[in-house]
Amino acid sequence: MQTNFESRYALSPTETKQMNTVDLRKNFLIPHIFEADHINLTLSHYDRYISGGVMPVNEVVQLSNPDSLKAEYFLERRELGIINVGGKGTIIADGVNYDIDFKEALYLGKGTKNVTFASADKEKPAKFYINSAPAHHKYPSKKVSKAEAEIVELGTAETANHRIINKLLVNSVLPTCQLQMGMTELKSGSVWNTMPAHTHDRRMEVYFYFEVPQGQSVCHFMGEPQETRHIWMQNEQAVISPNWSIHSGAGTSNYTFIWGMAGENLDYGDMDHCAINELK
Ligand SMILES: O=C(O)C(=O)C[C@H](O)C(=O)CO
Ligand SMILES: [Zn+2]
Repeated sequence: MQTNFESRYALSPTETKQMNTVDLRKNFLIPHIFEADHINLTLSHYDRYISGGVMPVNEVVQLSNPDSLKAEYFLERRELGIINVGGKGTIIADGVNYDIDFKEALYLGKGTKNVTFASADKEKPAKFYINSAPAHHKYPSKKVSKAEAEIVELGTAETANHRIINKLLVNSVLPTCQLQMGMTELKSGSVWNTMPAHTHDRRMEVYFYFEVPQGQSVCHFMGEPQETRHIWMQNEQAVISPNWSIHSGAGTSNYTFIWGMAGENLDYGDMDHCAINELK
């Protein structure tokens, strides 16, 4: 088992708008989330948010403790959100077993010392997408199924943005310090997420795209509303969205994505909306 850990600086809008395609991708795109029996983690200096993936195939994978956290164990001062986008798996957290199926979520509170990840079937491995934020209070660990999520239906087929937002790890479902995670599923024929776009200066966000059909892609938009840039995303890739940036995407087909965020408040609706006809 190996942990790959990468750290990304927090960049300003002024630096970002000078970037070419290669630099934008180097700073914001997280191209490799899942690797067999590895843990891949990217720490962003925006709110010290960590995103990554664990895909146990031949081994039970233990959540490691990267040196740069300077902690006794990973969750000493952090909370963790997990959503499984693969086959059935089991997470054991300080001796408690959680069976986590496709599109189910698990919250692990600060102070959880030992965490292991396993797949039920190595031919169809679990793919645990994970997000973590600094935490200053211990809240109970809890599994959240799709049936327990708060559901919001947004958009229309006519504007190609008809989608279901499944709020999984949010404060209307369970208490967390600052982490919020959920999953947005686009209806067939709809391709636009988060349109009208928004920013939220009080929270950064990371988008992880999956269920992008073979041969299709999602064009992710970022940047200040009047200075946007795009990053082409392939299936199972993530992208960091700074607090000052819009985060929206249009696919060449429908797809699903996981959003995760952290910052100053837990108010999902605290967004500054951007008028569609004023985007540049
Ligand atoms: O499709 C959408 O709209 C979203 O899923 C929006 C995200 O949940 C978000 O950006 C929350 O801040
Ligand atoms: Zn957002």
